[in-house]
Amino acid sequence: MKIMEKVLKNIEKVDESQKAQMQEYVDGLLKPMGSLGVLEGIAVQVAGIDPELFNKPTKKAVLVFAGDHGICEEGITSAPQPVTALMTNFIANGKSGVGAISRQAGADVIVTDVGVNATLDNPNVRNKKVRFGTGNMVKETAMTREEAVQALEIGMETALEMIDKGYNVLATGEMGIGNTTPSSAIFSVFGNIDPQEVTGIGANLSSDLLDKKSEVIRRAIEKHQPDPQDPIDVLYKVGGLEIAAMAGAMLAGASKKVPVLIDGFISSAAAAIAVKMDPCVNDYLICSHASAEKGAQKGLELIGFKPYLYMDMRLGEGSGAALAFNVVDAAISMVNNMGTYAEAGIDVV
Ligand SMILES: Cc1cc2ncn([C@H]3O[C@H](COP(=O)(O)O)[C@@H](O)[C@H]3O)c2cc1C
Ligand SMILES: O=C(O)c1cccnc1
Repeated sequence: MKIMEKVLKNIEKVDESQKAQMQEYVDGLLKPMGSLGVLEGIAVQVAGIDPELFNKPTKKAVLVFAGDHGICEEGITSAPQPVTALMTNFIANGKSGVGAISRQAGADVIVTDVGVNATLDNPNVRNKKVRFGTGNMVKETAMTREEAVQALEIGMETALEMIDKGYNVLATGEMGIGNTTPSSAIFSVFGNIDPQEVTGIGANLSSDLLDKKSEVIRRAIEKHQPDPQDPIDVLYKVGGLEIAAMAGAMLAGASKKVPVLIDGFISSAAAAIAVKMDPCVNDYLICSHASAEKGAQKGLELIGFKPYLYMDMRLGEGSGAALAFNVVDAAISMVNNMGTYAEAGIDVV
């Protein structure tokens, strides 16, 4: 609990005066005002987070958290549960989607087991297992409140350690067969909307099982009555261990004034938890892409985000966030490498 208290205490609002200064500078760059669109907005956001980011190279990492889900026994996934362990090893060994995209973006991938239902004997996987998978949320809470706090703190510790090591732009990613189900549950609770509105096929669930998937979520919510005013209540009753850890990493990033890129649907559910725990976190999060998962757009709207990249991606793992590292680097390069109207001796167009 100590880490969480400290992290929450250190989260401050971003610096609006730095943002205003950067907006003015960007408007004076040699281009029609506003013509670099979203890049300009990202530069302004980054300036509000930490203007120092323009003065040194970015050091980027995707923090991938892995965990299993008891809800899989209801038959609402296409892949069997052991794929979590298998894929966690593949991600840690650099052989996954997020690995390929991170390599291109010059980012490292740090893999942490917070709840895989197997013992992973892999030196590339950090072992921080809270328990061997969550409970089946239609029968019991996914975890205890204490376990949710523990997983949140593991995410915080991981992010803090990486920031200490010099990483200054982070992203969250995950691996956990079944984790689109708790993600939909989280959005359904926060949005007070029927699960069906935010439930999709995940990793290619056959569409004739979609109704079953939303029904399972409906039953879990009815049974546990998560309190939307208490994000940890939502997290422990219908969430996931890797979702908790990602939320923790986002909170810790904000506490250290480090931007954190949100990936797809599952990362967004973690962002919802983080933002509900402290709304100031919102300004430290950069929403990377619009996942093709049903409910992704709606989920982001619920927490006030608009995605930048439309790539029809729906892999998770942190893959979309890794791709968006390039966008953040481009925004910084725009500020550092473009000439200005003042230099050219002409008026702003
Ligand atoms: C081979 C494979 C690799 C993956 N990498 C990410 N996911 C993605 O799919 C899972 C969520 O979908 P659902 O809730 O339908 O199980 C998560 O592990 C997510 O990261 C994968 C899924 C599979 C099958
Ligand atoms: O958007 C995602 O992160 C996603 C969507 C479906 C399955 N796995 C991940």
